[in-house]
Amino acid sequence: MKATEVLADLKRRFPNEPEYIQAVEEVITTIEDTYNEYPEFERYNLIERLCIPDRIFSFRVSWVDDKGQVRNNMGWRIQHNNAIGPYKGGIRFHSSVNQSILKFLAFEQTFKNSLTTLAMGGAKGGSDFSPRGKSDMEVMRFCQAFIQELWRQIGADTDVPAGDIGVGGREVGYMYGMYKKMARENTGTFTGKGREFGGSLIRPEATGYGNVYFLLNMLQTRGIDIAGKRVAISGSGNVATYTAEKLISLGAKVVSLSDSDGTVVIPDGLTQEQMDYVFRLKNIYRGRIREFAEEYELPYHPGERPWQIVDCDIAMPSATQNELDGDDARALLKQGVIAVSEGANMPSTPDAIKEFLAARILYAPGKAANAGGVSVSGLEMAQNSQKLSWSAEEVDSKLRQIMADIHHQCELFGKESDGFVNYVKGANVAGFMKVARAMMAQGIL
Ligand SMILES: NC(=O)C1=CN([C@@H]2O[C@H](COP(=O)(O)OP(=O)(O)OC[C@H]3O[C@@H](n4cnc5c(N)ncnc54)[C@H](OP(=O)(O)O)[C@@H]3O)[C@@H](O)[C@H]2O)C=CC1
Ligand SMILES: O=C(O)CCC(=O)C(=O)O
Repeated sequence: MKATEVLADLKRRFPNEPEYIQAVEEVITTIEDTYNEYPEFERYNLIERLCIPDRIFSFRVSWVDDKGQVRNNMGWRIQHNNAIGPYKGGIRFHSSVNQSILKFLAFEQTFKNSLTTLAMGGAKGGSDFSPRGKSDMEVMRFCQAFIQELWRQIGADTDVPAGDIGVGGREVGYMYGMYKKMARENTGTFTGKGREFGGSLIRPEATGYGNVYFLLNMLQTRGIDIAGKRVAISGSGNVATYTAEKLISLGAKVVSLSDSDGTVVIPDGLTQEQMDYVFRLKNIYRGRIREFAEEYELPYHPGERPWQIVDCDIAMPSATQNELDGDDARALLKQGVIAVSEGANMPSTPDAIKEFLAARILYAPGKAANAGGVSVSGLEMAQNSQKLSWSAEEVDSKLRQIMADIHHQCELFGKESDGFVNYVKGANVAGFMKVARAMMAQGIL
């Protein structure tokens, strides 16, 4: 294959899907040489079958708000690839959601899930519905209406959704409840469920903790200690807060959090007491990070992202895609950042990635660094199918091992002749080879 030709063709066929094209470009330009070592891949036109999702469900979701008005949103589920296991990936509820964003996420998920060492294919779903400012009852009615449309397409061995932006324990609970009622079964069709009905310990923490474990593996290759390091985090949702919690426990200083309205800077580092406040603010009161800044009289920068306003050694973007651009990367490098480990999916733009790789810092792409979340989802599926529940220590130790395995795969496929590890290439090639071999073994489908 010629990556440029494949891309040109995809751009022609999907002209209004920039995020999807961006994700595909990053992967196929890094796997091109490896792919071309296997002429059978080309004979089976593997690349096109791997880039284009198996199928897309799109549907209207009609629901009634608290004023009795009928509201309509769009819903989607992208089943990208199930060569190595049931379709698996989160559901995103955010006003920005469209088919391009979900296609990029489902594509990324396929490679990420392949890296986890577990048997999971890739999928993603969501809606342009925003839970922000909605009452619990409105969120519940929306979730129920969403699942009434989707339930036939998902199942414990078919397609297993979970959370993502705007979808946490509350939303998963409402969706799972409606799924259970429609399908008349009580299986592991969702992950991230409540503890009382099949959820795994450590799943809420897993993406953030996993990212820190991956970071520790990277730092170890250069003999660097995390204690005392200043870490800039974006976002203040699930991934950001559990990343911060784990970092605090290791003696690092978390110097920023943010949301879509602005950034709070914490010059002396976030304390556990402040962290607990943020958890309550975000998960119970569903408030804004500005309120945290006000409560503790910390500098707040409306409309700004952390990268050009904080002084840090490590950056962990944990909010959303394309939230860190080339200028941000140059600013981070100028102040001597040593590592960037992505909690979000595709948070760095191609320009930013180029800068990080050229500077030869430790740079971990989301599909490797944030794979802990879906990994513990895989462990939740395993517990559900055995009708067992593992202890937090057991799940956490498996998570640590999986993150170490992913790091090892990145080194194996990404180490260059001078010893530098290109984690982008390593993750893409390792993820690709497993899916490719499974697809080849199963014939043209
Ligand atoms: N949850 C998981 O297990 C996993 C999540 N991820 C990825 O991590 C990222 C964060 O997800 P998660 O923490 O679960 O989601 P949450 O909804 O819990 O939190 C998202 C955070 O990011 C902020 N944010 C969202 N959109 C934007 C935007 N357009 N600009 C600026 N800030 C924004 C939100 O602010 P606001 O409240 O203002 O919207 C919020 O602080 C996403 O990229 C997701 O795909 C990756 C792997 C697993
Ligand atoms: O746990 C899951 O299934 C999905 C997590 C997720 O959405 C992601 O890895 O981006």
